[in-house]
Formats: sequence, C-alpha cells, structure tokens
Amino acid sequence: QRAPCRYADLHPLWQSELSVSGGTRQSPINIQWRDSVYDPHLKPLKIHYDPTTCLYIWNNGYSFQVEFDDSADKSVIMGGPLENHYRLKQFHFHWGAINEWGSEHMVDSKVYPAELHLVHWNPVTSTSFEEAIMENNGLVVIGVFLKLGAHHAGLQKLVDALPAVKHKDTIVEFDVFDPSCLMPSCPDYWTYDGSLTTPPLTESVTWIIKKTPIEVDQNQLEEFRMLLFTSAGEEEKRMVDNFRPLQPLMNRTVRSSFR
Ligand SMILES: NS(O)(O)c1ccc(OCc2cn(-c3ccccc3)nn2)cc1
Ligand SMILES: [Zn+2]
Repeated sequence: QRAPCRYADLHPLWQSELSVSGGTRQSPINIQWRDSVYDPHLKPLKIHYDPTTCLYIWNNGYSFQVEFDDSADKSVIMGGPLENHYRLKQFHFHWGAINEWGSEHMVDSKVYPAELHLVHWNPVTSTSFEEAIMENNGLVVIGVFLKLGAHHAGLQKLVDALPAVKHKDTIVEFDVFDPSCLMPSCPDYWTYDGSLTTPPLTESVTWIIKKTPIEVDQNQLEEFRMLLFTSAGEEEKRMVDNFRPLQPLMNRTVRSSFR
C-alpha cells in the first residue's frame, strides 16, 4: 500500500498547489502495462551526456539536485518519441521513508523505493529551461526506478557528497559525473504526455519512463533519508516521502517502445 499522503505537510508551497485546477495531463500516473500501446514508430532513445558539463549538487528543499551547464548542446538526448534534441539541465530523486514506497510513477500499482528524474529542455523552441517550463512539450523528463539490490558504484560518488548538502539551500561543487551510469542497459521505455510533479506543476513534460529499474543498496537509500527539508538552525525535518500522489490518467494513452 502507498505511504499515507504526507505531501501537504512536506512543504508549505505544495499545500497551496496540490493540483493544478483543471489539469488534464498531470503526473505522476500508474502505468497499466496491459493498457499501454506498443508504438512501432518509437525510435531508440539516444543519450549523449558530457561528464564535464556537471556543475554542482544542491539541496533545494524538495530533493537533492545535480545541475548541468546547459549553455550549449553538450549533454543531449534525442530519438525516442522526440522530434528534436533536448538539453540536460538537472537530475534529482524522489524517495520514501521506508523501502515499501517512494517512487512517483507506479507500474501495475507496483511502487519502487525511489525514482530518478533527468530533466531536459527544448532549445529549438525555448531559449532557457525557465522558458521551456511554460511551453507545450518544452521539457522531457526521463524517469528511472530504483530498486533495493546490489551496491551501485556510479551512484556512490553522488551519495558520498550528500552530507555536504544536508540542509536546505546548501550546495557543493560536483564536477565530472556521467549520469549515463544511472541508466539501465535495457532500452525499453513507456512514454506519455504529463506535467511537472512539483510546483509549478505545468503540463509541459514528455515523460519517458524506463521499464527496467537500476539496483542500489540499503546504505545508499539510507543516505538519501539523512537529508533534511529544513535549513540549518531550524527544527530538523528529514527529507523523506518527497513524492506526489498519483494523478488521474484522464484521456491519455501510454505508449511502449517494446512489445
Ligand atoms: N519532479 S519533476 O521531474 O516532474 C520536476 C522537474 C523540474 C521542475 O522544475 C521546477 C522549477 C521551476 N524553476 C524556475 C526557476 C526560475 C524561474 C522559473 C522557474 N526551476 N525549477 C519541477 C519538477
Ligand atoms: Zn522529479
């Protein structure tokens, strides 16, 4: 079963914006495998990340986020359901207080302990990420599920930096990291039209959800749960359960790249 929805008491900003009024394509959703439609026209997703575009990690009070230099087409994705290339801006995670929940999307009502979001924007139709947030199909977010299992060596470099960003609005330099190491080797994905899952909740996201999770170990998940929503000096609130509740599918079809 799903965590009691502690969404509202997580962060004051979310209390006011639990759902966009009149939203028809909100995220996250429960992906019903048998209702997804195989689309033979979907191409393989092409990912070219340049590790030197990695800038820093910071705690933004919702999650921890790794920011990239998006001033040129250096770390880009293309192919898949996309008509052009998109630039990597940042990646972050959502997770639970315990392993029984934490992901935002679900697959046949199965929830994972955490979910990675790699956020990209369309430099053809927008001049910045901030502008692309307001554009229809301005953003592409790749979602990767995390499941409890083997130690993830690539993630550990990130985990080792977390104590330096324990409190909200703290930042630490983080250079030369290749987020491709967080991608499962299986090329299969689902794709659907959705929204940001935190404010401003805009309906500008083409979601690409990888079918196969990556494995991380218990210690690595526990390190996520040592972060705080709160700033230094405030009463400590552990950063856990930072996921949005499921949203209605409404008139949407989820396409799959695989039979
Ligand atoms: N969880 S998710 O992958 O769906 C996801 C991905 C990206 C998000 O960006 C919010 C945001 C807005 N701005 C902003 C900054 C300055 C001016 C205007 C907007 N920066 N970040 C939210 C949720
Ligand atoms: Zn996210």
